[in-house]
Amino acid sequence: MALRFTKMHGSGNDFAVIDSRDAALDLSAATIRAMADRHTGIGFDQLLSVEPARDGASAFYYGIWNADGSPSGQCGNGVRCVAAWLHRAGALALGQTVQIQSPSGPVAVRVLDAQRVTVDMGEPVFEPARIPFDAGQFASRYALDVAGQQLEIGAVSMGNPHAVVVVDDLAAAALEQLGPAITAHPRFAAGVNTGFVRKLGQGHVQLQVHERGSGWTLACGTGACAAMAVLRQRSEVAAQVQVDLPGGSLQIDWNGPGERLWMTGPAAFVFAGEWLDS
Ligand SMILES: N[C@@H](CCC[C@H](N)C(=O)O)C(=O)O
Repeated sequence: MALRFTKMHGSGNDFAVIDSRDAALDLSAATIRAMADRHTGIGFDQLLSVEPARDGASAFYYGIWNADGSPSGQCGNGVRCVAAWLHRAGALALGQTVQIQSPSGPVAVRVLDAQRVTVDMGEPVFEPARIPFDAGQFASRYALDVAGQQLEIGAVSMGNPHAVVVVDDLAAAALEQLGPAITAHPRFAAGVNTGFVRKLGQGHVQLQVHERGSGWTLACGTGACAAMAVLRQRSEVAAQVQVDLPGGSLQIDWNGPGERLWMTGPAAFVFAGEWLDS
């Protein structure tokens, strides 16, 4: 079987995008892991499919799978790439706002120019049971016992689960271990994407994310949204924040609880190819 794909990235978070507009994509987790391998496969953090919408209201549906073959409900950098891919395919005009459907529900996308996309990511969800996070009721800060120490975290869903930890030093050696330990913490029944955020000012933060199913990434779009949601909910940042990740910067706009959150950032094409399943 030959499967055509387009390699893309958003701030270094990389993807293989598969045109599945004729039928839903159905690949085994083992095949996705083989495709994701950076030595013997295509190499990517996530696989994305572009499929017919399933809700009767959206223009398209996109599927998301991590490098370990596990599915996810949302991917911020991925949705920008899907929108840019649709624009290149002639299915989405510049400046046009279109609703597309993710596994966790619809989002609205607008391609600003050939390389920049803005997305209405919806309202952040803080209710622990909906993250899911074993915490009883909502709090701005939770104590989490991890690797022999007690950490203060924020928790939120952006269609996928996120833990956010405020740190002074993103280069601290301890983060290397803490990332995977929080991601696999038993209080997050479905696992969690873990963001370490350093505040540089009211409108500027630095972020590093250890992703569920893909490990450390150069960027995580929903991670940037989650960092904004947690910090703004605590009134610690302004309504517009620049989030610097190792692979690039994203702009996140959120007025606060009850409002929708917007993410703006790049989407880049790298190459196209065929996966030859042997
Ligand atoms: N890279 C993504 C998030 C991808 C999914 C995540 N690893 C999960 O399992 O929820 C982004 O840009 O948001």
